[in-house]
Amino acid sequence: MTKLLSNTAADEALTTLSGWHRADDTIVRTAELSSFPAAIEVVDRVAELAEAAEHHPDIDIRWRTLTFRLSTHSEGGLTEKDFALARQIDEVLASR
Ligand SMILES: C[C@H](O)[C@H](O)[C@H]1CNC2=NC(N)=NC(=O)C2=N1
Repeated sequence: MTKLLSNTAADEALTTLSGWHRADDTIVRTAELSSFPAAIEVVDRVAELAEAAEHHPDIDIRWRTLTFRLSTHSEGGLTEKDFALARQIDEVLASR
């Protein structure tokens, strides 16, 4: 079981990520890719990572701009699982 992070712990964890901000009980990152196919490749890679982690982001696709939103639905807020997947999403985006 993954426990909810305190406000302070979530703020600290956020400093280890690139380009994420907190919005309500979620963390959000937007990224613009070079093209629509490039954005879909990122979504495909993130889908693999999400399946492996059994933890799934909400993903908004608008042409070549992606918005990822993470929270742990079962806990009703942010847990280490969200930050672990956010770190992996950062790695995928940094490799482009
Ligand atoms: C059984 C399975 O692990 C759960 O339903 C997972 C699936 N993916 C999930 N993803 C997210 N973001 N939050 C969850 O609570 C969640 N629960």
